[in-house]
Amino acid sequence: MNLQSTKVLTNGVEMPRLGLGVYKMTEREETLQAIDYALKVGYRAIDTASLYGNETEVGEAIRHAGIKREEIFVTTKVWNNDQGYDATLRAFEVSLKKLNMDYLDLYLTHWAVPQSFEETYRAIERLYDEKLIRATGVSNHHEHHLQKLLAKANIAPMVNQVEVHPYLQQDALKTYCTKHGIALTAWSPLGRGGVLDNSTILEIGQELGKTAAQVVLRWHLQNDTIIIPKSVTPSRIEENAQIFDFELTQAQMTQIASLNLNKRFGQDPDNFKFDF
Ligand SMILES: NC(=O)C1=CN([C@@H]2O[C@H](COP(=O)(O)OP(=O)(O)OC[C@H]3O[C@@H](n4cnc5c(N)ncnc54)[C@H](OP(=O)(O)O)[C@@H]3O)[C@@H](O)[C@H]2O)C=CC1
Ligand SMILES: O=C1CO[C@H](CO)[C@@H](O)[C@@H]1O
Repeated sequence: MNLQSTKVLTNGVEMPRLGLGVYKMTEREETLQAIDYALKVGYRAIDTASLYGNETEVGEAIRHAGIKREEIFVTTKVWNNDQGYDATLRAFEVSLKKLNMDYLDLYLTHWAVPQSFEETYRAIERLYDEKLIRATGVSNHHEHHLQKLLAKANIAPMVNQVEVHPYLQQDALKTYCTKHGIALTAWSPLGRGGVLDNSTILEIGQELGKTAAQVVLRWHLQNDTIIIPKSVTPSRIEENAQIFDFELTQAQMTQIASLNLNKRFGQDPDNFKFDF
């Protein structure tokens, strides 16, 4: 595995296993600099959302990087108050304009709004048919949401992006997704930093001469999970990418597997407050 390692989605599209998450990058210069630095050190995927308010800066940073558009994998998401068939198509147009691109790599339903997530996904299928996106997907979908989509979908979602880290390992959902060819992306792969003081993880880091963040990110990779850690700190952006030249042993993987607490740092998709 190297920094350009990709996960091949069901339609053959290659999605980088490492991307930069840009949630909470709200300062223009900070956002431009973080993305610029990430692309310089080899990242080839950016994960944004209309919610994050930085699609314009994401597009700008990518254009200024001097890397061919087709070499960078761009994901964005339709926010909850834009869901439903027509509203999703309109929201996509807005995101595409802000990003100043003529296609996106992956478009996700951000959360499964109970009344409209199925129609939202139907719109995403249409965007795929029209070749405006290279892959379809969803985020924050439990198995029961996916079951509903799979019952009707012409194109099964290719990606499900959910909270995953050592304290929330999501094994059952992972098994279900694997069975249905749905790649799993971990959001908050570092538990928003909240798993990095774990003594087991720190000890494994000492054994390998790696930081806690590198151990956690490597654990995700060895579980075949795509990761999108967020950082605005150049040294951390680089550190988080230096995870392709070492391996955790089976014993170390098992030690981390034992840390699961089913603990969320974000919201549970079934209890999300959809307050429009
Ligand atoms: N689909 C969804 O609903 C959601 C999607 N996401 C996506 O996932 C991405 C990542 O998740 P996020 O919630 O940001 O959490 P992460 O698990 O990526 O953690 C980010 C935090 O960890 C810090 N950090 C990053 N690298 C290191 C390191 N090497 N050592 C110590 N601290 C570090 C960052 O600080 P600093 O920046 O100061 O360096 C930041 O405070 C988001 O940016 C977004 O793209 C996130 C939440 C929900
Ligand atoms: O993408 C996101 C970033 O984090 C937020 C707060 O947890 C989430 O609500 C949102 O889905």
